[in-house]
Amino acid sequence: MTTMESLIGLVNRIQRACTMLGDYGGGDNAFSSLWEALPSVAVVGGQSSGKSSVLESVVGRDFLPRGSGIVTRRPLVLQLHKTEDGSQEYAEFLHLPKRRFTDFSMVRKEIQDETDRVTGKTKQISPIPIHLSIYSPNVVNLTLIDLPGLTKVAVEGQPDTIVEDIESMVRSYVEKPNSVILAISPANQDIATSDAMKLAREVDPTGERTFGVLTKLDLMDKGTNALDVLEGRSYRLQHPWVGIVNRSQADINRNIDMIVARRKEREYFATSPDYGHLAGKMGSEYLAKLLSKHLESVIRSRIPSITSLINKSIEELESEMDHLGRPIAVDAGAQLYTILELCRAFDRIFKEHLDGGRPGGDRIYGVFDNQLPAALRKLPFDRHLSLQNVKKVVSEADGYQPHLIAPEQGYRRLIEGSLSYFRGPAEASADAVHFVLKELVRKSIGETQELKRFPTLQAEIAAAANEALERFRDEGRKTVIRLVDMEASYLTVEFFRKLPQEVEKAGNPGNSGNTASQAVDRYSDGHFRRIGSNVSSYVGMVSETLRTTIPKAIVYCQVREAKLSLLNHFYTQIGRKEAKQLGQLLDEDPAMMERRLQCAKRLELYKAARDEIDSVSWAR
Ligand SMILES: Nc1nc2c(ncn2[C@@H]2O[C@H](COP(=O)(O)OP(=O)(O)OP(=O)(O)O)[C@@H](O)[C@H]2O)c(=O)[nH]1
Repeated sequence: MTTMESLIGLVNRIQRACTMLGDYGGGDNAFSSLWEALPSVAVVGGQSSGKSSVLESVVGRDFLPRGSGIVTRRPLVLQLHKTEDGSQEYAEFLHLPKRRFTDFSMVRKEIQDETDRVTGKTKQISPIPIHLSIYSPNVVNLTLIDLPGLTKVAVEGQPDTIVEDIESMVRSYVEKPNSVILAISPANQDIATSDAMKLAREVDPTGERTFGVLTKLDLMDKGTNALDVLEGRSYRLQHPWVGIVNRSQADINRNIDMIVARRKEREYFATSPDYGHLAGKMGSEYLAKLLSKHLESVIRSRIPSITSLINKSIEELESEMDHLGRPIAVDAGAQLYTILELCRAFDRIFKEHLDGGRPGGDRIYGVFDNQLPAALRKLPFDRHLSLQNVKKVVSEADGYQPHLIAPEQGYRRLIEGSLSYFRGPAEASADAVHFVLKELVRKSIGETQELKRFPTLQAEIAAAANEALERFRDEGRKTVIRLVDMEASYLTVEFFRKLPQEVEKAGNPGNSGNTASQAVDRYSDGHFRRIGSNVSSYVGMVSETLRTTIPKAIVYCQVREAKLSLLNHFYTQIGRKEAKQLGQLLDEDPAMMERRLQCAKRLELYKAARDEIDSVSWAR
């Protein structure tokens, strides 16, 4: 069976958890509020209306701060838990979970100190509630929220806005539809001028949520009584009015015990000529029972809507958590694992770009198929092998004695000079491929969704990948230059052997008659033109070779390495890092981390609340 204890206790537990998460009435919160959905009793009254006295009387102990001016400056969520007869009374604060207060004067002091801790001594007010639980055989299960007394004027030392500040804070508590309003008015004042009734009427015009309490019945002028109010004639509410007689200031000064005061109050009503007929429905004890019963029924009726709010919120929070990504582990091993997973995710995408699953890798082939051949074609061999230059180079190579047969040195110089032109396109190809790879790294990082959360790691991976690409480029350049140098260091002798042997023929003494003219021919333009054209064919052959070997070298040194070991160096580095450094790599956007933390905590609260409600439902 669902008991009163279990229902009110359930709401108490959820309320405490809400406060820990910063979810309370008047709080500024981006999340949908569970607090708002929880029924509670808010105590409202003007200054000196007897609010504190009513609360203490309901509890049966003195424990509230006293003094002049505004004493209650933060909401006090007072959760009363009935314990077995004879058990010891004690109080506990949510902010001091390990401490049990059995001396209630210390409770009073802690309320004051805790108020000052948040508001300072400046008499400011704050909407952050103090949670106080009282465990006692003399209470009923009930949760009351004591709010600052409504006032009309600011006193010395208080900000001018205090009057409105208090009103708006009290209003934020009482205007939510799940709030039960305990409106306290003194009987020795015209009910029409009561601050509490004025506010209650505004937020609850039909009076269905308002319980009217009339204090100080004993202080009314002789010959007058409050029957018009108590019997609902002067101010109509859906619930019956309750009259109260608290301790007078003189009683307080004399330290009259609360339990004695309760008895005196009972006697007052029992013997009162005016209120005797209402005695069973008057007094603080009756009020406590009435409220407890009412609160329980309100909670019961709200359970379905609370459950659906909780379920809806859980769904929303879970989808937000999915969106934000799961929280990162704190131990080094798990962090390293996360980092490696993220690197792998990036590496996978990068490879897809190279291998063709994603666009961009084809641009590398573009370098080999277009840029390199075009650059080779544009090399200035025409100029280098012009008649004039051939003559010049050959003559210079000959020195003082012109060559007799073939200009061996001249050939070599012309060929070496030509081959050196290949260095440019070779290096340019390595660079071009490097830039394509770099661009693919940039793209891949952007496309790795998992990395978006971690700007620091993102930057580190990019830096490490680019650094590796630089190394591969150096290697690529060296290798292609080496290819060119290899061509220059050993020429293909077969090529020259296959050339028509005119020179030798020209020098053959058996070849009658032509010797002189042939000898002259050796220094003619035709001779040099032939040399130029031979060198040009040779260079053309080398060009063909390089056109196919340069891409091989570049792919081997740069593309293949990028595929195989782009992040190898980075992996070694992070393998040596400590937990703290790894944590820094996984340093998320702080706002995102905070949001996830809030979401996670809230999710925990909502799930715990759902479990609690489920367990109560099962017990039904
Ligand atoms: N005789 C008599 N005095 C009362 C009654 N209720 C309150 N008082 C006295 O009225 C004064 C104010 O009561 P409190 O309970 O402190 O009133 P409050 O609304 O909490 O006042 P603030 O916290 O100052 O706003 C105290 O001196 C009480 O002793 C009552 O029913 N009868």
